[in-house]
Amino acid sequence: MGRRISVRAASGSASSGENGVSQVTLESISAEAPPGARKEAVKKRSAENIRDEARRHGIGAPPNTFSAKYVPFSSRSSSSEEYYSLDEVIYRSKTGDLLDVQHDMEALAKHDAKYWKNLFDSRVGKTSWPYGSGVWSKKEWVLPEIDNDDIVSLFEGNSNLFWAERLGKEMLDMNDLWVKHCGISHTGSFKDLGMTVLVSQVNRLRKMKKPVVGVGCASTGDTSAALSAYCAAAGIPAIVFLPANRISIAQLVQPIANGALVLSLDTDFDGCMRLIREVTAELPIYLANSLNSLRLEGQKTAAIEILQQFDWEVPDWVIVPGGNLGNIYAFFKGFQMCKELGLVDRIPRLVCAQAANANPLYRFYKSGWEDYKAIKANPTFASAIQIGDPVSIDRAVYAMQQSNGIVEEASEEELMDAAAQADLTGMFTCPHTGVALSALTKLRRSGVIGATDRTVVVSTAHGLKFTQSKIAYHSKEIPDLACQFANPPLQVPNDFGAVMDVLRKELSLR
Ligand SMILES: Cc1ncc(COP(=O)(O)O)c(C=O)c1O
Ligand SMILES: N[C@@H](CCOP(=O)(O)O)C(=O)O
Repeated sequence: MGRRISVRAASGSASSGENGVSQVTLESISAEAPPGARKEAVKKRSAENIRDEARRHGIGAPPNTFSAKYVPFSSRSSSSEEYYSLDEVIYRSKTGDLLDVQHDMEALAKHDAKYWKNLFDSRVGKTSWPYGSGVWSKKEWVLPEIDNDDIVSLFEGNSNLFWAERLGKEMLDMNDLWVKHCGISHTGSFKDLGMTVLVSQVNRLRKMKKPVVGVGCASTGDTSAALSAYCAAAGIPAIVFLPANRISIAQLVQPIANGALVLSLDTDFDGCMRLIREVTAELPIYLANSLNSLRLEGQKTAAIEILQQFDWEVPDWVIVPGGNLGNIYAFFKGFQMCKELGLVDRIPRLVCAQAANANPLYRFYKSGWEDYKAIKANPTFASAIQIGDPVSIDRAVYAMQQSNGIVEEASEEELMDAAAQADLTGMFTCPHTGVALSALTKLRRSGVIGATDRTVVVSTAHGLKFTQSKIAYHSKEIPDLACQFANPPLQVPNDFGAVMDVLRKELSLR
């Protein structure tokens, strides 16, 4: 028997299971097969792209039995009288409450935990449309009714869950520390996970001839990058409101390069957020911030992915940096859905980590959830979470209370040192990840997080978006910060002797 190779190609004999992965590898062609047969298979494959292939698999497939709708956030666990189709353009309930996407859990529960685990596992590492995406591999739990053809995906998700061996062992006396690298992603942050869902739904609405001329957001730099990229991929206009001089150059150039309409406004993020809400109430521009609960449906898949990566074992702690506070709720929702559908029997304790300069949730938590006030956020190196009036405050409080959660804060020095220390173990972390790592350090030192607790720190953006602050740190140019882990380059003359002297000194050689 010759070596057998599989070719994912068009063929009348192809069939698809309901997992969307070609169950039959179409033709398995012996390597010794006549060259003509192999050539023919390759020709068929190149004639059909993965969207076409998914379309063909859809013909005759069993109808979708899952559904989801918007309900007011405060009545998400009950059967609310007030609900809206996901095809409506709506962001708040009649009384001004946030909305939540409520899935038909009864329909999902018709399949047991094993079915869902096998289905999700079967889709990892594939290129079949749209399941090759870490978000759409969980489509039935995300946006079950959307046509695969309307999906706008850059195959986001499936991010690395990194065992932080040295950081854990040498710096924190822990042996089970993990970093979920959500920032190693198409636009360099976790926002891609939510944006694929939101822009896909907009694509669907536009195909339904709903009046949506473009999609807009206020941003501290990451939402705008993700929105612009997904809109550019779909050919949909993107409009982004950015606080002037408050985001990194790398973040600013992303929407510019992707052709978005960029408005640099002389205000902070909270000011931009107020403006975009007013504008989207007046113009047919769809709101892409996490006030829109569709975003969180994509973001929650990172939580499901963590469980999947641990072979459905639940970590003890998950630490998430918080700003507008949508993501902490998204994590809660992902874990909670897995529990409700029996894939796991508990959820992890969540820690929301804020910069001390922008800490409204931390203050609320410290008041025993008695006294909430939006604040004016001060500048922080964790610029993407410089937010004083978070839209998802109610969602975050619920997530913290339901998960026996903790809110921590980090000073500028603490967050920059924590990021620099992690980098010394091979990562390249953003300042927001520094906030989360600093919260971990505090909880570890106080013994709240134990030496053997399985702990996941969520890294929300790529460090390469924040090189300005790293350069300032390593140049020791930051007033009032000792920058204790700075590693500035040494200036050495172009001279063999001088180079040898430096090496001997630095490497402690004779
Ligand atoms: C890099 C980064 N980390 C963390 C956050 C916080 O996420 P959330 O606003 O959902 O709390 C944001 C955005 O706010 C961000 O851009
Ligand atoms: N960090 C965010 C702030 C806005 O958050 P969103 O999740 O509500 O869009 C950004 O990058 O803009």
